[in-house]
Amino acid sequence: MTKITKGNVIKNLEFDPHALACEELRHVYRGKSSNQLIVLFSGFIAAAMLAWDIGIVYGCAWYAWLLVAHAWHWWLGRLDFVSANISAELARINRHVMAAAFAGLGWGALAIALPLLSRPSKAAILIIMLIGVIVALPRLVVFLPIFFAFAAGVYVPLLLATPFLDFETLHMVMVMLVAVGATLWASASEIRKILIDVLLKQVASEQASWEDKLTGIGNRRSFDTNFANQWAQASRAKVPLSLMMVDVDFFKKFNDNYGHQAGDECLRQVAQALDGCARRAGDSVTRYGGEEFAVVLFHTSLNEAQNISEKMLNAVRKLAMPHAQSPHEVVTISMGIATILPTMHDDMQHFVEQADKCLYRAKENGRNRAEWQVVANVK
Ligand SMILES: Nc1nc2c(ncn2[C@@H]2O[C@H](COP(=O)(O)OP(=O)(O)OP(=O)(O)O)[C@@H](O)[C@H]2O)c(=O)[nH]1
Repeated sequence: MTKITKGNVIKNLEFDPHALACEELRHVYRGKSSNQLIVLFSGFIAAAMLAWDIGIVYGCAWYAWLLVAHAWHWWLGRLDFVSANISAELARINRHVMAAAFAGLGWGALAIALPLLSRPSKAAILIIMLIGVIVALPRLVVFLPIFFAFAAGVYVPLLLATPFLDFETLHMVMVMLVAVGATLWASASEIRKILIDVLLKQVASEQASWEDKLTGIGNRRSFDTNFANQWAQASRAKVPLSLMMVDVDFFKKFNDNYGHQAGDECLRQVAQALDGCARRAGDSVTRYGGEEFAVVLFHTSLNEAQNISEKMLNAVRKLAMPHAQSPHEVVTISMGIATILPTMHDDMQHFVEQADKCLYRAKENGRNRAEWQVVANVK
């Protein structure tokens, strides 16, 4: 049953959000040399203002600090996320957090110089601080400890400097803080969208690997996993398990006569018809291969399985797909049913072979029918 198969897909999904975040970070850090140029250029302007208003030594010292802190920060940013295993690299992450704090402090230190600067320099430096933070936010917000370290580096000196600022500068700082807040909000929601997008893509590709593309029901991989699970559960609960092997009759002739496209459409319709007859929780209809399907029925006796097989035979006949090369004149199926009260010592493969043998008997006995067998326990 499609529903159950999807349930298994979600259950079997091995998704590691941490690895995903790392992958995102690598993506964000990759090819962002424009950010580095912005920091270099805006840092240079700010250094020139400091040099002009306070002295060349201060300007150069500040610029050197900014460059060293950012170089360290970028270097670690590239190294840390080469491996997706963040938890194994805690020490390196701590270094990265420190580097982010130093890079942030580079900008925050400008706030300490604000009371000593002329009005145009103040305005320019606040704008530059704003640009620096805006450029850094989208990258840093992905990984919160790094973001907080950077933000603390910028804002703690700014807050400490506020008692020494005049009214006009305070206003400018307020405007800058509002702009930074808005940017933070916008970039956080943008990154959330990116993360959700990556997550959905991963879920879709994982699901695709369990689904048969042509018919939309579970594929052979899904059958193998689901059958082993149902077998284990039935043996633990000591309840019967039935397996049906289903094959479309004279399908080669159908293909030859009506073409491969019509053959595909026929398989789709048969799959949906079978799926519609096995809707109990624990039922699963999968494509076993080619024009063969497998139906696993949990906690289902032979009697119940026979009833379901009758419904399936009818449902496929009712599709009324013309088949000129069949004695039944429409597309029909043959079914082999095996039922067992399984134990963990039984041979699952032997059980599948018994269902297959029943299917061949159904073919030999005229097709468009089901044959069955209760399988004794085989150690
Ligand atoms: N259109 C289509 N044909 C497929 C697909 N998978 C397998 N087939 C065809 O299914 C046919 C199976 O033929 P056979 O195994 O000889 O069985 P049959 O003709 O159904 O004969 P019986 O089983 O004895 O009734 C082959 O011609 C395959 O090419 C598919 O995905 N699409």
